[in-house]
Amino acid sequence: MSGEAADTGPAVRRLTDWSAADLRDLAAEHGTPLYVTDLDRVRANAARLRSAFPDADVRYAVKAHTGQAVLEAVREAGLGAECASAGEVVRALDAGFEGAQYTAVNPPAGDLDTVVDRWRAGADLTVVAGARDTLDRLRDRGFDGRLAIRVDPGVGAGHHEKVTTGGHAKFGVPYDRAAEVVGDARADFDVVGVHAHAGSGISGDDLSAHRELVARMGNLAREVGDLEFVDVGGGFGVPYREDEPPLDLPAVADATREALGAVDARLAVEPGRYVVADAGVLLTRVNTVKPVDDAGATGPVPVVAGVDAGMTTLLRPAMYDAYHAIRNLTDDRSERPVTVAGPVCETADLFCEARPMPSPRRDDLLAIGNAGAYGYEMASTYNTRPRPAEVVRNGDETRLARERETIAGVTALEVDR
Ligand SMILES: Cc1ncc(COP(=O)(O)O)c(C=O)c1O
Ligand SMILES: N[C@@H](CCCC[NH3+])C(=O)O
Repeated sequence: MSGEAADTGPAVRRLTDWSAADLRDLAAEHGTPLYVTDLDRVRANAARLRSAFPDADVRYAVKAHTGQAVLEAVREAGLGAECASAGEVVRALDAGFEGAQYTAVNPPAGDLDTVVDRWRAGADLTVVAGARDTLDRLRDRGFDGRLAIRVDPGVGAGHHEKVTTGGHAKFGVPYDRAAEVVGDARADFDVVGVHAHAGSGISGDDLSAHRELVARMGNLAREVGDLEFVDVGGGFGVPYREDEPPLDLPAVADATREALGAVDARLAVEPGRYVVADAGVLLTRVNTVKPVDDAGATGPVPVVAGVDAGMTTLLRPAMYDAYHAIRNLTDDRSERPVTVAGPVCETADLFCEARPMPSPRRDDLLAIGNAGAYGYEMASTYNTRPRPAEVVRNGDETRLARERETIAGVTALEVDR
């Protein structure tokens, strides 16, 4: 990181802050659906985290957006890398991180093999294990390096039950047994930390679960002693609704430090969404407009606007009923209730239902906000629908970062063809 004070930018970037003319140009040049990622905003978000947590290790949760340009920007901004798979570890090392944290959840054998190989080759890797079983498998591979124990803190949080991890037996060793597991692991590994994660999308309105988790981890760290770090996870939320206030990050940081108490170890946090969510938009074009048969309606007739992006492009609305702001970039027209629907043959393939917005017409361009986190990453090829392209903006420059997938690309792995 450079010695100059980094630009931390405003606490929130709304969909209306993006230039409609720029986005229209990008869609005309690259087609739709198209992800647009702004590296300046990634840097500003990273800088805001650094300034709120000046004494902590801030490790970017790579899963939120794994693009090489994003990883390089995050590294240059002074954040570390937290990885959920061997593939993410490889991406992080390729992007120039000297080391990374691998948070192993029921790790497939191939993941452990790759991570241990990279460690043997000199990468500065820390493995976070959430089961005694994982420790056995690491021993079998001759790993005796840096290790942290993931703990189920017994409290969870998040924007949806499907992203609440704390309190779920899938993740970590039970809190009551954590000290014993740390003690046993010390015989064979360099135990450097303890780790817990409550869930994703923690709101500033209720930090009680976050505080409770941090307090428990502080107690654990004091009990086991001799640690380098106490990692209290990520999960910092961003405002998805237009009128939702941004998270008061300094207040979250204060609450975190206060709940942790005095520990002889560094605090670590691992945010993903906060770094990239509002740095990305998804552009999609309207291809079909049809009225909803609503004979009883007194106001403007609601319509369905069919678009070329779908749940295969941005899964969050279908999977979590997640709200994303949507803006018609083409024109100002009077409003009516609009259901924005994708091309996939699933009823869940909707971006919103009966939301008031300017009356759409065929070929209108829509922008979907906060698409930078868990957007491209969760895209699929269901319905043999190729994944979208992505461009990144860096200052005034824009370049293609991910090519649009083709049908031939989707079928290429099929051996019978
Ligand atoms: C272990 C772990 N760390 C960090 C994160 C990042 O979460 P978020 O993107 O909400 O900050 C996740 C995802 O929920 C996670 O599972
Ligand atoms: N994919 C989730 C968050 C990450 C969960 C990972 N533990 C979302 O889009 O909200």
